[in-house]
Amino acid sequence: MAKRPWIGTNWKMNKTFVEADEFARIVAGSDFADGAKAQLFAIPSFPAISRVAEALKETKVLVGAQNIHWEDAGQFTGEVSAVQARDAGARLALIGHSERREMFGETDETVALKAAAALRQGLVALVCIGDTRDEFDAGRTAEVLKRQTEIALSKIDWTAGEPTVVVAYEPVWSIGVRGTPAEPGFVEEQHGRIKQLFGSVVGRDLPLLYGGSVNPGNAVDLATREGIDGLFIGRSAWDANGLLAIARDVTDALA
Ligand SMILES: O=C(CO)[C@H](O)COP(=O)(O)O
Repeated sequence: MAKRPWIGTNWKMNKTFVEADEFARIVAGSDFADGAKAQLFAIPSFPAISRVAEALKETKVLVGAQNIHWEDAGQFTGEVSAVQARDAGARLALIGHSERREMFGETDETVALKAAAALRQGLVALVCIGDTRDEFDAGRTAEVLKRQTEIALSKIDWTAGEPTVVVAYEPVWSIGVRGTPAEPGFVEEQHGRIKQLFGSVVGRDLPLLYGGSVNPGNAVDLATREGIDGLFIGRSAWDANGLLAIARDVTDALA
């Protein structure tokens, strides 16, 4: 049976409401809106979550929040809880993105707390892990991925319902305009390593996505590799038609 990949995009700090509405309108009218061929997801900035969720409410496309706090409420100025993200229409929470780790003090410990908070509110927890350029250059990739995976999954109650935890491997050195796209063979090797960790750490398989300079030129090769359950895309999918074109190429290749 053809694999039903996860394919989604993190908008980061981009898009006006007009641009957000246009993106949602195009995706809602696409042949991927019913979720049959792929699990699409889009992660807007906080202000646009409600309107994007409203525009996509008749679809199976998941709308996410780019971050959440680990508490459900409290004196945390500037923060947004999983409760509030869900009220806004989010059904997924992005946790531990490398930009939050690098610039906003995110740690393995806060990632673990936030993953538990997301699941407490019935959100999909999309947890990012990845090695930095220095860690890669020092040959520490395996060690870093093991530590990040073990800690990120350490506070999840796997007996509470059916927690949906999705992990994204995003080598930090492959991300963004200054990133070097990772070789698909290298990615496949790391995904095999991470999949083994899922077995040893939580005793179950979890969807494992790849992110980091995914583009129309490498998407099919990446998505058809062993252990890659989907793609997590930034720049190449900020345009809705870019996202849909990659989704079409990938699902055609997996059919
Ligand atoms: O957020 C991301 C989407 O996976 C990640 O930072 C990759 O961004 P991109 O290199 O612009 O695809």
